[in-house]
Amino acid sequence: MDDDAGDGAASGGTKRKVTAASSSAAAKGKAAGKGKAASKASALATAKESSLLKQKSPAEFFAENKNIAGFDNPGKSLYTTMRELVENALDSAESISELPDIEIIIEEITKSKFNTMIGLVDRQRIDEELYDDFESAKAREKRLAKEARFQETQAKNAALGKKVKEAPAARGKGRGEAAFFRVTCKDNGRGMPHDDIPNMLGRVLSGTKYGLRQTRGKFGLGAKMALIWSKMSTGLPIEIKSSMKGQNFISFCRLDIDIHKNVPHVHLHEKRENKDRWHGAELQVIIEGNWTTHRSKILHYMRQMAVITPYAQFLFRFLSDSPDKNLTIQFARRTDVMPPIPLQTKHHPSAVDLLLIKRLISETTKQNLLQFLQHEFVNISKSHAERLIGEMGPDFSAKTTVKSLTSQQLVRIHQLFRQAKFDDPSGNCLSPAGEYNLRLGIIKELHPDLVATHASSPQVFEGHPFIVEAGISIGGKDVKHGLNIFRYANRIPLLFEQGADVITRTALKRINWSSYKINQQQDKIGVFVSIVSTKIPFKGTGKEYIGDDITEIASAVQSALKQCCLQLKSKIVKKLQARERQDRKRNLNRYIPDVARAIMETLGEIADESPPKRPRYDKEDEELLEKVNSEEVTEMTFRDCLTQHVEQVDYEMALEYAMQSGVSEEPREALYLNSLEGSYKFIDFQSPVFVFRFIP
Ligand SMILES: Nc1ncnc2c1ncn2[C@@H]1O[C@H](COP(=O)(O)OP(=O)(O)OP(=O)(O)O)[C@@H](O)[C@H]1O
Repeated sequence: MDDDAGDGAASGGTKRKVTAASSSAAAKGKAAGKGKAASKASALATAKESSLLKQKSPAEFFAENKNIAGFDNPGKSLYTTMRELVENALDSAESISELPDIEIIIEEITKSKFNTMIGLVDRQRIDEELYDDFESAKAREKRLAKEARFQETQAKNAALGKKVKEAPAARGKGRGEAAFFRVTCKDNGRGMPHDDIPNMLGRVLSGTKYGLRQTRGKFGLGAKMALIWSKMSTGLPIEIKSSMKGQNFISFCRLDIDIHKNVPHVHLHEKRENKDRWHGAELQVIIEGNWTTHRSKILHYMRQMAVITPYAQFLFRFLSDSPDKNLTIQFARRTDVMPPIPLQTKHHPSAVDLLLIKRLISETTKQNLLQFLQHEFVNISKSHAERLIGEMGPDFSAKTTVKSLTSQQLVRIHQLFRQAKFDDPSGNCLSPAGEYNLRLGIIKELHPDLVATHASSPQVFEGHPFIVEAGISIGGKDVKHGLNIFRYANRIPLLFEQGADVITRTALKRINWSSYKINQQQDKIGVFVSIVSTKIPFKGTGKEYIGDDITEIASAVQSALKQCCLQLKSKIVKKLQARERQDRKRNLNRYIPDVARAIMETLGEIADESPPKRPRYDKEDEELLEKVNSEEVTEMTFRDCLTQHVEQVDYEMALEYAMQSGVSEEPREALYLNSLEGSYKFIDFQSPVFVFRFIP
């Protein structure tokens, strides 16, 4: 046993090892087998799960992809929330032709205030090391030493007159404390029907602005995204007050959204007294945000909006617990002339696709093909429709019931629409800001030294009409040197993704500023371009820029800017010439005292000669010398005469220039008047240098 045991010990050691090895291998094998089986099972489960059909509600989709709608981070979300509410407010007031009066308040809510609001008791930190912003004593010591060294170097640099760098901001490694804001926007617009409020504001992709019309809003998403963001960041509902014109009650609604079902979840919906007969809407959301990073974007947005909407009055307030951060800015109304209300229009045949044709057929009240073509599209008259039907082939006739058309027949119609020639859509349905308003907005917000504006006539891309309005200003308040580009689409300021935009690219690359006597680096140049259309071809996900690839738009922007530059050039040339004249006059005047003294000295010497060295031929000379001797003519006399002469020459030159340039150099364009009939209640006198609006 022992031997065995001994042997066993010797060989048994190996044996044991072997056994152990083999058993461990077996165990491993088993484990591996189990592991394989487990991973196989989990792979199967994943495969099963990934083949499981799931659906997502639009609300869920946008909650997961909120950057698509401009809610990339808390700072941008604060900006976009404010922007969506302001644009809804403007759309609403303009839709009832009411001069917009809009109040925006962003109120900072401290964490403890926020906790109180939601009924959460404040808690002090106990275990500091748990937190992201924790700094050990050693790390703190190291940081302070580094900061002290930096300050020492900067002090030395300052003493040596070298450039002093700003201390780098202390950067926490974590996400930092969240900041909360109550955003309120109140308007004097149309308001919303009591029963529609929950669906308008609690169901993603619902709104009243669908259809072919120039509006700021389009998707039925903006306000709901603000609500989704508030739900994601604070969990708080949105509050709406609204009253329509003539309504004796105010609708009050507090709601949030059921993200999974994409339906409103109403907390309270009631009618309240409306003593003041107020009409409009007031929306309020509490969201996470970042004022520090997006303050300047928000203020820029407001200023740019004030430029393009001088008929609106905005009161912007930022409120917080620290009074030095508080802000109140009033953007005053400067005109009560509003652009006409944009009209709903019909589709242009060259701008429809198969799906749209099918939808139009399902919605039309017209019975036959002839009526359908004639009434559901622009620019197809009865005779034109008949010719088109003839071209479609023997399967089609004017009397063909439109709802009975087969898929193939629809493809045929679509193909013909793409190939046939149609007149361009007219652009009557558009509502540009108007040169008058654009100019007024630029002057009121920037106070420039020079300004020029131009509006293009309606043009077309892919069957959609568009109008480009442009303005260029030189000089002004709070304008930096170089190009300051203000971009607008359907009268909304575009602030992000500037680089690839058609307006930026045109201003930077396709305008030769120096040929218009404008210094692209030194001058303070404001470039304003506003594009309005029934379809703005935004690029990217955030509705923030218009691509540079639509030739029609690119060349319209270039030509509008060039027109402004031409107007400016003539003004700048005039200014330069006036300055040159002034310089010449100043230089001549500067020499007058010396010249007068020199003449006087020479004359004095000649008058003193007796007998004279040279014979005095002229009686006039004789008289002059006598006057010099009798001091009837003095140095002052010469000064006065010379000053008068310089004055006279300058006047003559100015007159000559005015006569010449008045005749030949001034850009000339016909003045034209709008008819007083129709929707125009005013007459515009248009000229390249001014627009004068006469309201009878
Ligand atoms: N201040 C308001 N006054 C009146 N109606 C409003 C107001 N705000 C929103 N609405 C109504 O609610 C609807 C939904 O607004 P929402 O901001 O979600 O989308 P939208 O403005 O239609 O489109 P977009 O997403 O492009 O901004 C609007 O179409 C409008 O009918």
